Amino acid sequence: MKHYPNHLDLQPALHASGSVRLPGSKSISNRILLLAALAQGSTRILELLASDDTHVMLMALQQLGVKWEQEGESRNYVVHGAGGTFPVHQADLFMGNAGTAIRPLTAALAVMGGDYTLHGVPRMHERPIGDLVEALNAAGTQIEYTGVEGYPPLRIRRGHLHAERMRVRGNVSSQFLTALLMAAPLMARSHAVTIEVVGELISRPYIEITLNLIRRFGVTVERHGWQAFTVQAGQHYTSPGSIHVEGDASSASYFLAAGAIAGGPVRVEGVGRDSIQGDVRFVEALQQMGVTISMGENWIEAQGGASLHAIDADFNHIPDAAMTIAVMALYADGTSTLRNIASWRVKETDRIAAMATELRKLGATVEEGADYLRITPPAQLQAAAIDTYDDHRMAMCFSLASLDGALRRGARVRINDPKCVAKTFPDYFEAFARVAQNKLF
Ligand SMILES: O=C(O)C1=C[C@@H](OP(=O)(O)O)[C@@H](O)[C@H](O)C1
Ligand SMILES: C=C(OP(=O)(O)O)C(=O)O
Repeated sequence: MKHYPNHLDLQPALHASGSVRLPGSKSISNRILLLAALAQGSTRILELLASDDTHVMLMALQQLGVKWEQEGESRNYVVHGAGGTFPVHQADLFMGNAGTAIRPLTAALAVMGGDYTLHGVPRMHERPIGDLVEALNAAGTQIEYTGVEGYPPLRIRRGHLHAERMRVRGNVSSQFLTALLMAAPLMARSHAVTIEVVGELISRPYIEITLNLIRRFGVTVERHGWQAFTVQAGQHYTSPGSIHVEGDASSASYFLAAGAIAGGPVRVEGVGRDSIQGDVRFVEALQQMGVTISMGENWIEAQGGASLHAIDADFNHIPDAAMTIAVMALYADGTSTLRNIASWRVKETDRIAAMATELRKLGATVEEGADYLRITPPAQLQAAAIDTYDDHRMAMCFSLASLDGALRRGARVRINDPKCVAKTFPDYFEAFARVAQNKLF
């Protein structure tokens, strides 16, 4: 969107159908950027996501002396790998609110050693990073908190790393383990490195994305269930030549939900049966709710039926796409319960609290627990101005409440501060308006 208004008014839409070409996956884009920067050789990246989160990663790499070019105006980039150590040893890096940038970069920079500071938007300074910092510092890196202990901003100095066994807690964010896994080959020059997970590991499918991409860059990680991961000595990242970024499966959820609520069929292109992203399992929840799903190698289509069934399920494996289910619950035939979603509280906002507050504005009855939400839809949705808390997913999933479902009509929905979608999907509202046949512009 070129000019962001302060708010967008979405009129109720009778029907949603059509097809959408998805932007690239945020999780894959930022991992590939860092791996390509660490690798030997140049990597051509096809269809990189263009958004705030990838922008902060690209800018940080540039400041660190990594050379990259964009191919014209396209989404294709070439990153010239620095081969294990970045050329610039002192930098002040702005990380916005991108968890996929600050966490892996912290580990990589701490292992390399140098004098770096990492900071972000105010919310980033409330998002935990202590488990990662503790794991690294126990291995001899030197990371200090310059604000509140356990949170960014961070200062990294030159430490004396000696890591053969590292331990990290997995129950706050899987990104801490991802960060250590990505940095492990930089530590494993002369000896193997084993990373152990302490306690429960959440958001597990994101670790599978990490392992998959590390392997594409030529490093093998031996895996002992979800408990421990070993990188043998002497491995280093090498460019795969060129690598393609799949469409974003979390972004797909909004369009598939639109097809599910308001008739469909709605097709998303760029992600499908062969996806490496856990969020494609969103379609399993849709199927439980009675939605008809078809899938090809590189596309998914959703078609809604007479009504949507309420759902009661554990959503720990798809924390981002599960927000879409919470809004779909407004259209279901009974009370839905989303369980095991405690990590929502430490993301772009406290998403459990924000979701409960905004669903209530539309007339839902919502019970909020430490790690769950229970949502009972109203007889009829009521018009509401939705606050988005600088959270792209709040803005995107609440657009769905403007759709007419089989059991209840959509409401007039005002989305406040719609520009927050720029974190992962700058053109979201144009794409939504096309599918929802909603005359936004
Ligand atoms: O590794 C990743 O790419 C991500 C992991 C998840 O975070 P947590 O592991 O903190 O749940 C997810 O919510 C985030 O959007 C992206
Ligand atoms: C939690 C999210 O982002 P981040 O990568 O910053 O953790 C998200 O995109 O929903």
